Amino acid sequence: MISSCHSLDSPVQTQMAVAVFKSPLGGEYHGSQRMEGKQSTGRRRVFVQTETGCVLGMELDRSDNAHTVKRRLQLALNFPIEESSLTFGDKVLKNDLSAVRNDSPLLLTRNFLHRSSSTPCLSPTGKEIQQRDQSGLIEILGRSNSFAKMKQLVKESVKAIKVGVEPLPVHSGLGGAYYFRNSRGESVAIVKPTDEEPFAPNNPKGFVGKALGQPGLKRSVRVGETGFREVAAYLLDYDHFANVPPTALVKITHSVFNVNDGVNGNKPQKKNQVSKIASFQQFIPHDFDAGDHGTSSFPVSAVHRIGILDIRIFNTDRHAGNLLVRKLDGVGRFGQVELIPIDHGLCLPETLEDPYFEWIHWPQASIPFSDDELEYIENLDPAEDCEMLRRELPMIREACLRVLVLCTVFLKEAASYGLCLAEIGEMMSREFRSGEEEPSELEVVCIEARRLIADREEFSPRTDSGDEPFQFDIDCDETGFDFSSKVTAEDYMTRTTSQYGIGAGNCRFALSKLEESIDEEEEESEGEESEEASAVFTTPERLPSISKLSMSLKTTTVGEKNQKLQKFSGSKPESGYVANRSSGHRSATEQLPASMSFVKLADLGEEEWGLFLEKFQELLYPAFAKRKSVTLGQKQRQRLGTSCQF
Ligand SMILES: Nc1ncnc2c1ncn2[C@@H]1O[C@H](COP(=O)(O)OP(=O)(O)OP(=O)(O)O)[C@@H](O)[C@H]1O
Repeated sequence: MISSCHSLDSPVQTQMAVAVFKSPLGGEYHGSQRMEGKQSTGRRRVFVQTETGCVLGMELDRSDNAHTVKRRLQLALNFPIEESSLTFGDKVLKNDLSAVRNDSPLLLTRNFLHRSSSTPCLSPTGKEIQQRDQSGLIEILGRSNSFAKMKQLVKESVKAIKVGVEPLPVHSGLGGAYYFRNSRGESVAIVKPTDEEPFAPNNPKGFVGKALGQPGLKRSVRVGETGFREVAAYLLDYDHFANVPPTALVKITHSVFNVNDGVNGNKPQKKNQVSKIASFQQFIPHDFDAGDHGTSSFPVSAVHRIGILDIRIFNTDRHAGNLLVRKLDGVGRFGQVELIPIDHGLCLPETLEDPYFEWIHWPQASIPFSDDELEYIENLDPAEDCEMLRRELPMIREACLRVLVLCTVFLKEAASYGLCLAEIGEMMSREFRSGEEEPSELEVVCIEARRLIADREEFSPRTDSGDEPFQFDIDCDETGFDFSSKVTAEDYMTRTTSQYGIGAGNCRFALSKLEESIDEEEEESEGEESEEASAVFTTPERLPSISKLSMSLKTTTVGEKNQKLQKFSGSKPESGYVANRSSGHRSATEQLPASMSFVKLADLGEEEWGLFLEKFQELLYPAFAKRKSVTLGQKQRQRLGTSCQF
């Protein structure tokens, strides 16, 4: 690697490298337009972020490769680049940077040295960097027309910063967040830097201990990757159906942001100007959140629309604090409210896990979808969604897109079958039985679909013959189960997973619990082209034990669970969990609730993925029938219970 540095180490080359990132990147916020003409010449502006959170904007041209980028970073930030990888979403970049689009955020991670709490957080050197990276105070990354509203907000914020209106830190929540204001001092946006997320190196609330790119608060969402998910949720919310506030990814520079100095996450004495990659979301004035009052005034359609979004994006964090409530004034609107869904950083996980839907037991969720809602669902096109997201958020991981596709297909099929929101949400949620977390009905279907494609050679003669119902094995290694027996899909779904003893601890599906580990740490070998840096799933032997926190969440009743989740996610600043934070810094290993994966999607090849989706759809019908019969049974029991009272 050192030998390949030689050319760059010569004085001439070094000067050139500095000159590139000194090249005029002026302008306040419309960077992407400025660069449009340059695309054809191979010139692009990118923002490189180190795993400790420092960000440097630079221009690339056709002759650049990963090494020249790293070298510039080393010169500007004095950042060690030995044994480091430059990544762009799923890709580890080598010689070919053609996949990198204008305005893209790249991540530089060190391979072996410190991907843990021992990593010192290198503070950016303030003014010096700003002189080199001459991009504007706030730059929107991406050029979607959907960001029109954001441009106005960015303009207002920049104007206010210039006249000395300081952003205000947000005290609630686990992550670092700041209200940016206009010149009149009114909040116009909430900004959440990616390196201040829970457990990220510069988290201001003591939740530190992970490098960017490592598994985060949810194992299937990496630290530093909640920002683009917030934007994805906004972009997917076509026609503003669910009311997600306009959100964009920005590169933003201000001294208000937090930088932890050194291993223990201490704060430096002096605040410097620092650049961050952050989500920038319109501030929506509101009266309270959904946890503060009863939910009976919430309009059915608002609950349905937010639920539809949550299902599509597999939201793992829809707790009451993430639904803002605004009272509607005006004649004849007394008591009416509007719901505003926020905080979508933990949607689109890289693998299925346990979602969290606060609305699941609200009566509104059991009311059938309206015709408008059904039409909206019918018009959803997961392939188009993926294309749009790849275009607008090129760093998005394919694993996230697979979850989006799967959930959208599931929603479409379920709605057309006649299931209501609550039923669909329940099918996606895991159960906790006898001390074990069990796969959701959705996951069970996925597990079986995977089995079918894995066994298709073996099974095809039987399945293709006549009208026999589809058959598959249940591969169970416990006594008390007839391994040789075949059950039909209908049979399978009719018996509950626990009846079969396929709880995670009892039975080992070929695709049972899998722990995700992140494997982006391959050593760079010059001369190779970019390669995939995808999540790797290990075998059940490396199963993570569920942390005490997660255990306690799982063993409580739904009501308790809601409260504990609220506490954990800090929607209430007065909650015990968050109030404790001043007592010291929490390391990620201490605090992180492990969650496990029962089925993987990301490892399937393109063809297998297509086949998998086919099988998945085939298996849905009996699963829906089973769910309907459960709901009907519950209703009958309820009626019986009521009549018995009289
Ligand atoms: N778009 C918005 N408009 C107005 N207020 C907002 C907006 N987004 C967030 N907030 C406020 O900021 C607080 C913190 O935001 P948010 O919940 O998104 O942060 P977080 O650190 O991800 O929190 P959590 O730990 O709950 O996941 C919210 O509780 C809410 O009061």
